[in-house]
Amino acid sequence: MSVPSVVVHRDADVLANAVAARIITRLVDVQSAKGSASIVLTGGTVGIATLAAIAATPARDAVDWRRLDIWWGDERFLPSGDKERNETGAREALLDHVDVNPERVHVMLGPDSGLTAEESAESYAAELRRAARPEDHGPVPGFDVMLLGMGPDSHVASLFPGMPALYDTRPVVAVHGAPKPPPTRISLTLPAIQSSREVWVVAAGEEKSGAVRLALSDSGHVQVPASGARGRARTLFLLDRAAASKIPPELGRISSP
Ligand SMILES: O=C1O[C@H](COP(=O)(O)O)[C@@H](O)[C@H](O)[C@H]1O
Repeated sequence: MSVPSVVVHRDADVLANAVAARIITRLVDVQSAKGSASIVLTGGTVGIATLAAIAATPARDAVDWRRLDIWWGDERFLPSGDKERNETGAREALLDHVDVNPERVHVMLGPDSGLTAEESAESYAAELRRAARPEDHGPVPGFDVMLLGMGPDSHVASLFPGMPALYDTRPVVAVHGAPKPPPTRISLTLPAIQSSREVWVVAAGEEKSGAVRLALSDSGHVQVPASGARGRARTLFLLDRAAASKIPPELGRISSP
């Protein structure tokens, strides 16, 4: 697993625009090298603001959206179209505005599918398994980039501190009793997150600063789930100044004045 690098931007707005630019560059680079690319989306404030920033820039047209597989790191177990679903946020902010291939948009199913949360998690795991290639050496594709928001409690995806999902070795699990509503969710687990080539944790705001400091330390993954958010080739913590305010100065690289 890779050692995290930290990049600090002036504020949440600059952060969202900078992450948007990074995503476009990464997808264009991967598509020119391999033909198609994959991305894992997140919900949350900076995650959705980043998608809106991609939609707002003409540079988005450099990406071949039809040759992109779109996955989610977690989903709130709510019916399709519910405003609180991460999928709904992503569609409104970006996916409805670009020419994606609907067959390559891999949503986590909600209760309106007739599945239980457990069955939905199993169905997503099966979809991941079908997409994995021999070179991935496991049941999950080596995603080109995984975007993860982080909560003030250091949760990533729907992996909340101390919850059983953090001990699970399956790639996708149902989460019950999440401390942040809604209580029922579907989430990739840490082994699935760690099979990603690149993991980018995005966070803004002073209330995230303690969690950021712990996520960059040797804290245990069960107490601090974000400390397990690491990519195989690269891990980035993309932060605004407020979220970076508690990390040792030598770790932070300011990239916007
Ligand atoms: O509930 C969730 O929260 C996190 C972080 O959200 P934020 O609003 O504090 O940025 C998000 O990453 C996750 O995907 C989502 O389901």
